[in-house]
Amino acid sequence: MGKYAQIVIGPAGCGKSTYCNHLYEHCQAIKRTVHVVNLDPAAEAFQYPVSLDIRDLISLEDVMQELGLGPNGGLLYCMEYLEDNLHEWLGEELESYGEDDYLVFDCPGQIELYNHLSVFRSFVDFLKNGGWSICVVYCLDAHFITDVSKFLAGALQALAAMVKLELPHVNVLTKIDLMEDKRHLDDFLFPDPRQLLPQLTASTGPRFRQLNATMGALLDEFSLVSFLPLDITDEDSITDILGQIDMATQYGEDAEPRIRDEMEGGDGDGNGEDGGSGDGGDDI
Ligand SMILES: Nc1nc2c(ncn2[C@@H]2O[C@H](COP(=O)(O)OP(=O)(O)OP(=O)(O)O)[C@@H](O)[C@H]2O)c(=O)[nH]1
Ligand SMILES: [Mg+2]
Repeated sequence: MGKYAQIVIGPAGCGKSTYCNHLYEHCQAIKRTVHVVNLDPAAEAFQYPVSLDIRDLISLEDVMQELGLGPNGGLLYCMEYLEDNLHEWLGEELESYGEDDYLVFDCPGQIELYNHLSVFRSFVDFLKNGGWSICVVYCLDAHFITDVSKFLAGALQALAAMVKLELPHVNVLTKIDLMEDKRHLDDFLFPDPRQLLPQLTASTGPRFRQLNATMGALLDEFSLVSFLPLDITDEDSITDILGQIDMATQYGEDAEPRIRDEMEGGDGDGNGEDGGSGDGGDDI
């Protein structure tokens, strides 16, 4: 069927690991196998079983101790170390995953990793070259929509990651269960900058009117930034998010022909190693 991966990114504390755990539990409930990979060298506790862990390559604690770096410098060092070891370490680890495997990468929260540095671009290029179909899941905390200027900053960060990584992209607004007033939620899920701009100018003052209008036009022009809500108390919300991601990665698109092929006397062992060249189209 193919190799699929989600890369879960977003600002610190926005709920990336919680999303990964919620997705893992949802997939268990619907009997779909996913493996969650920890790519955060600073992570300490996990709610999900960790299938592969960057801390087996390098840990933030060791880097801080041995190189005398602070937490941010240490994290950047770890991620650049990962970039240097993509083939040797990650490539080797990924050899145990193959056709039909689905990986979810739980990433660190420093947004400069996605927007300024080359490590994530190298990482996604490495996966793409290895035949993985990838979707970026950009998480933003619902707290960002309490203030239009904060929201615009968050949306621009999401846009920057979209432009930098050039991958199918799903933006998720997390922690919806914590929102007391959801009346204006739709304004932010499908943001119309023309509607949000007057509120923005009211909060920043007239001096910034032109800047606000230009940023709004930028979002409008790309018309790519919309969000799916994640309410961890409502199972439908993770179902919808996974459905969108499946569409973005074309997950399972060739499943039906393959099943038909097996029924018509294919190798039928469920692994289909020799049929899995990925350049397919001639399965039936
Ligand atoms: N109620 C609620 N709490 C959440 C949700 N998502 C995250 N949290 C809480 O927010 C805090 C941060 O969540 P994490 O999932 O660790 O966030 P993260 O993005 O992985 O954080 P970093 O990896 O440190 O960048 C934790 O205390 C979570 O329990 C959510 O959807 N609802
Ligand atoms: Mg985390």
